[in-house]
Amino acid sequence: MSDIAAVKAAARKAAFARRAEDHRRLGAVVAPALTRLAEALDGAGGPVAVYWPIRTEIDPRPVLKDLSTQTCLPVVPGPDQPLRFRTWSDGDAIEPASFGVPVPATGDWLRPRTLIVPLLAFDRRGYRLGYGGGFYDRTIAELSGLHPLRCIGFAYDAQEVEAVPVEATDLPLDLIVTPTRTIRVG
Ligand SMILES: Nc1nc2c(c(=O)[nH]1)N(C=O)[C@@H](CNc1ccc(C(=O)N[C@@H](CCC(=O)O)C(=O)O)cc1)CN2
Ligand SMILES: Nc1ncnc2c1ncn2[C@@H]1O[C@H](COP(=O)(O)OP(=O)(O)OP(=O)(O)O)[C@@H](O)[C@H]1O
Repeated sequence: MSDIAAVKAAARKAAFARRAEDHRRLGAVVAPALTRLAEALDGAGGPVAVYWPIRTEIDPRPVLKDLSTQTCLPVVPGPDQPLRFRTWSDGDAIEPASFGVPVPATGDWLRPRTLIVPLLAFDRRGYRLGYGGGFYDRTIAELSGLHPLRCIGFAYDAQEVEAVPVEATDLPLDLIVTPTRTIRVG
């Protein structure tokens, strides 16, 4: 394992534990966080992608009811590939997929202009640490080459770290929303 991979692996382990504490304390659906997320999405370009929370991720799905744009969920097409996105609204059928993440069973494929991004750890520069697939980095690289893209990290406060370990392919988020703060990057 390269040095940076080992540093990221250790940072993931610590971040899992901190995220789990806030998840236990606050639950997955956190009303003040959803209010901030709705504010951050006011006027945002659609389609908007959320995520189906797994493990102890904070739940962004209730924000969709306030949106008038098309909304979608990510699908992993395969290793080392960018994510694809399939239209989804509350109540639409989902099915189990790779990594235990449910995905829409049917629906059009969309190219989102706004991504709500799950994460394990973030820093004030907008860098994030995920589960290590590199899926969001590849997706941000691809979509931002096609049209303007806004990326909003959604997280508990305990997920903030001083500096996320970064490598050349890591791309910063534009905004991070937590239950108590909206952090604008840059
Ligand atoms: N809720 C949610 N949906 C998401 C993501 C996410 O981070 N959160 N993704 C973000 O990319 C994509 C799914 N990618 C994922 C990649 C790895 C693992 C995972 O659990 N990995 C294992 C190691 C698996 C292995 O190597 O066998 C782990 O972390 O223990 C989960 C989701 C798309 N959908
Ligand atoms: N755009 C890219 N092109 C090629 N390789 C990439 C790209 N983005 C990331 N990678 C590679 O993917 C691997 C995992 O990346 P990283 O550790 O940043 O994942 P992550 O952000 O934690 O996971 P995820 O985005 O899936 O939540 C790294 O080895 C990285 O070099």
